Amino acid sequence: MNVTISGPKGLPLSGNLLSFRRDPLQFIRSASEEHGDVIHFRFGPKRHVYMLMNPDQIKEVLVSKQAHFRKGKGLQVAKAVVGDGILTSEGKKHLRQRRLMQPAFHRDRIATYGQVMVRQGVDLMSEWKDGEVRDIHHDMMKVTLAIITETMFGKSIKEGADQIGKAIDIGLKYVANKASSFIDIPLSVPTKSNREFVESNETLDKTIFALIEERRKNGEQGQNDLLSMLLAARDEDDGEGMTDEQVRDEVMTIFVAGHETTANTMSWIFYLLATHPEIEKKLHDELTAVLCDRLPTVEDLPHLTYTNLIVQETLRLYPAAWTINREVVEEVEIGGHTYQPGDTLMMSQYVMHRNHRYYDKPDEFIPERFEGDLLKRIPTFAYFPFGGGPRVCIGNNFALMEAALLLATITQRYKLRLETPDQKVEPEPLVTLRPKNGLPLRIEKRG
Ligand code: HEM
Repeated sequence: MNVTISGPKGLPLSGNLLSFRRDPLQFIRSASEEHGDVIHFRFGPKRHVYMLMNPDQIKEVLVSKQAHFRKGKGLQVAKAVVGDGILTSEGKKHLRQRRLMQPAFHRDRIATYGQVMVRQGVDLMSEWKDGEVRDIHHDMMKVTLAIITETMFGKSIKEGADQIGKAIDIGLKYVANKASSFIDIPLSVPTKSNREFVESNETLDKTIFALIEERRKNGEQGQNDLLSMLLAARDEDDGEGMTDEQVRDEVMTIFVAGHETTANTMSWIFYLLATHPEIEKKLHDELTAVLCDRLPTVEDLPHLTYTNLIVQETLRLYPAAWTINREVVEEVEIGGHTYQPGDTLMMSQYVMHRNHRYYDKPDEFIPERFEGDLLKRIPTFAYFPFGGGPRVCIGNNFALMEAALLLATITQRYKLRLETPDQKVEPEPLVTLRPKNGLPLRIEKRG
């Protein structure tokens, strides 16, 4: 049986591609308001994309029928940067890598990183001057990179962090261009961007392999960082660990997956607080009541309930991962429609999280909405900032802890204000959902 699926009208050859490219968020949102549970787009003459708006169907794709799919095109291209790590690998290989890496991300393990997160937040603020305007998005990228570098390698390797940051930037630009380009120019062709990418990748490999070699030589004992855990991980079936190349791919994966996503979330939090003084005031009251003047710790997190609600609500309105895409590899039936190999299924957190069916006043910033039993009343995949199923974000606890600790640390000392009252801040949906053109905010020291 095949149900009827509709979608916005497109042009003869390019289909809906140009409208989508012009303003992806607006395009998918208005399509979701005009069509049913499944919306059909055509990108170019042959590529069929179906956006799922029914949480139960999303559950089938990500959980019960996940074996019929592989990751979408964008992530396949990302292999140029992150190799065949946990984010991009498929099937048995993914399962093995996931098993090997899971313990390193256990809630108790990552609790030890709380101190690093707070200290890096304090370090960042040591550069801030009362009254100045700063690009807060740039600052958030810097601090999350410093945090992931230190939790990965144990010590603050300042030069290494800058180098890795630059290489990731070049790599992600290369991936974004390649994913959206019609012509596939192989890396062996020495164009300017190919050369820049190859060179930065080589420098990066040298840095990471040197760190792996040093650690293998000196032993992992006594080190409490992610790198030691990756090196020490053994598969329970065959007792084997990871090769240096696998460790390199996983290190890069964690840098890429765990850096910009959290930075974006922090930027959106500060933007929302700057535009909602009454919510900021409630946050200040909580920080005073729980912390007085001292810095937060992991042990404070269960008591920082409003802080956590702000993080949760920000991930609803501005989910750093704004869509999850899957490509069908084996014919599959979902919701009465049979999808064919090569079809793309798109599941957008951005659109779902602003759906009237599940959220009152969906475009408003109301952290209190998560206070009661909202998450029990709505279907699981009506709120899924970290995805779901066997490929759910492995760093979700890490990210939630980092966001809450950075928020508490920074808000205790500074208020962040719009530069001008009519300042426009728009989301830009690239690989992740970031503020377009950065986030200039005026910083004011709290009395
Ligand atoms: C607010 C911050 C974050 C958000 C919104 C986020 C979101 C996501 C989402 C939606 C996925 C699933 C993608 C898919 O199914 O196609 C994912 C996967 C992943 N994330 Fe995150 N993430 C965040 C932070 C982090 C951090 C801090 C780390 C590591 C320290 C991390 C590491 C990963 C990895 C390794 C995967 C791949 C898991 C797998 O395929 O088994 N993420 N993330």
